[in-house]
Amino acid sequence: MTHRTLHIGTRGSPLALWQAEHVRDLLKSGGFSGDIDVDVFSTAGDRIKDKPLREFGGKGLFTKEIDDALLTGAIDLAVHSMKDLPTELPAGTIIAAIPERGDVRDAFISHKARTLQDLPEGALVGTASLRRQAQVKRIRPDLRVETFRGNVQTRLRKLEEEKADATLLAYAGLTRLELTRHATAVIEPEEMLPAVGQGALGVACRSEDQEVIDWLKPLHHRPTEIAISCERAFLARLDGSCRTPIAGLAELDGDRITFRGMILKPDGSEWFETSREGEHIHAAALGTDAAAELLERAGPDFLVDLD
Ligand SMILES: NCc1[nH]cc(CCC(=O)O)c1CC(=O)O
Repeated sequence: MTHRTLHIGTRGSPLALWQAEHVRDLLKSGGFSGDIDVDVFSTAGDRIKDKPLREFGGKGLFTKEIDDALLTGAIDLAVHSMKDLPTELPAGTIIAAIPERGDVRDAFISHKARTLQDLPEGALVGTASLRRQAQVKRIRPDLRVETFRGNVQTRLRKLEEEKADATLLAYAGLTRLELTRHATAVIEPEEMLPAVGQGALGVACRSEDQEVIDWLKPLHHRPTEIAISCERAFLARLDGSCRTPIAGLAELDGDRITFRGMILKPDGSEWFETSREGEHIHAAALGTDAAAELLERAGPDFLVDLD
């Protein structure tokens, strides 16, 4: 029916490529019969290798080049990890599909201990995520944390090279890369709350590209969208920069949604958490309301003081 060739833009990491190819395969099984190309982009975030990314402060450090290509028409679709996506999307683009979410949990990976609790006193945990650093310190204040960057494979290699005693990675990423054998333990959300959007993908396209929007419809998973809308409303209300440890998870059970959200000091010495339960139609309002409560309880300086 269509002879249009679709171009999917993605970053070049093995995980990003897997995700783009996954969306390509979903489009094909959804009935798209034209050609689909996967085009790889290097983003500013990919080029900065030696410094903690938060020093650059910019939201969308991993998405700008791809957003621009989408807007100029060089590509038609962009596949993002939902958790890396800023709450405000570039004008002229929309997330037209959110496929079914994968595992939301973090994995604990270590050659020295079987769980976070089992790590010897003072052990070093390497992770680039402020959220994971803060929660590690919350659970085990004696542990040391250090920034650990690079893609999933790089981090596993750094662990082999004993650059740290343990690391944490999203179980969804390990699953996609067929690396779950490296997971020493899976951490339940009750113990370590995942990042907003963890395990979910967002497929972006131009807002006016109705043809692509229609092709994306079969990929969309409404229950995932509802959970994500709650979590991202929470994030948006907190207006958190990437300097702020924020965690949040919404889960759907029929028409009911339950949400848990948390903000922490980077050193894990202080945190505020709350939960909400309600009808799925109120998903976004529950997230916003939970954030407002945390901001109120934490006080105006809690988030700004983190810089
Ligand atoms: N920030 C990097 C990133 N973005 C998405 C994933 C994995 C997949 C996901 O969490 O959705 C990862 C790697 C990780 O956190 O271990």
